Amino acid sequence: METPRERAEKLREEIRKHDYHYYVLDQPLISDAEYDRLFRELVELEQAYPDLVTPDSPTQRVGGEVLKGFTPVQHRVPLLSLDNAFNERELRDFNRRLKERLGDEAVAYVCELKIDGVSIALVYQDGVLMSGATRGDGIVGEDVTANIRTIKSLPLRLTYPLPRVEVRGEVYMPKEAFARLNREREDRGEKTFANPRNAAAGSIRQLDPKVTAGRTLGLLVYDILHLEGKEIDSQRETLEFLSELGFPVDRNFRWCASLDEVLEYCEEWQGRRHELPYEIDGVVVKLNSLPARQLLGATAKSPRWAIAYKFPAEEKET
Ligand SMILES: NC(=O)c1cnc(N)c2cc(Br)sc12
Repeated sequence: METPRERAEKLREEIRKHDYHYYVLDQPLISDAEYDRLFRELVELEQAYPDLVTPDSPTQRVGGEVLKGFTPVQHRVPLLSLDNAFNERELRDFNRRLKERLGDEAVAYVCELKIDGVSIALVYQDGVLMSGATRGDGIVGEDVTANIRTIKSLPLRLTYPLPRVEVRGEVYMPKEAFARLNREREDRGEKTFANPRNAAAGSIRQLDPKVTAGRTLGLLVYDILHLEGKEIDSQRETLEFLSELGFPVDRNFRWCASLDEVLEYCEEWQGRRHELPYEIDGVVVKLNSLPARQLLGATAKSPRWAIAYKFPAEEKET
């Protein structure tokens, strides 16, 4: 016979698995009714035995109190921004500069969609979420942990208890949720958001986590800022590992053997951006090899081993 603690742990594991399948893979394994029954059983068990509650329990996503302000957080690793390229010539210049510095070392890239959202840095200790902070000025951001916990695709516990890992991702508002939110605000005579990025920024900078919980936000993780307990050599490996850890990762990335393949990817997704449920404003082109990145380093503002190709602004529907 299971003890209440064993039952609670089993329910948490089960609910965590279903959250991953529903919110990250978009492939639910059970009906909403069956999920609600599991969730309700855990809530009732934790109410009956309050000392069973753990911070990573799925019942603990929406905090209680309303904050008075946001605590500043100093990032261990500065969150750099990216230089921009607006056309093929600027991408070719980037490629040439990089090859000149790396000599004849083979240069492969990984291209990833540039999500039009809000950058976030997440810290996990022994596999459990410790904090989430906005980019701020790149050195100091704002602690928005209580708000990002409400994002259902954000894991509160990773699949392995890594001693410490810090990752970077983008919080975004899906296009449909953005349109719905603005319709609701218009109906209430409230100011509407200009674009999904502003709506996402406004939603994670709420002082009341219940308001954030009421907004539909997504998360896509794309970089490891700090890692203990595992060696990784490339961006492709980074993205696969992030996915194994339970993070939502944009599967549209592509390893490119040459700049020509990078240009093909940029052209393809400039034409396909409307197919996506979230807004993108370009492509991030990254040197795949992590050791080679070390050789290149970064300027005060941005890495020498990556560049953002920005799509031309779309004509606004009149
Ligand atoms: N995949 C990526 O690296 C990525 C995606 N979306 C973004 N808005 C950004 C911003 C930086 Br800086 S990197 C990056």
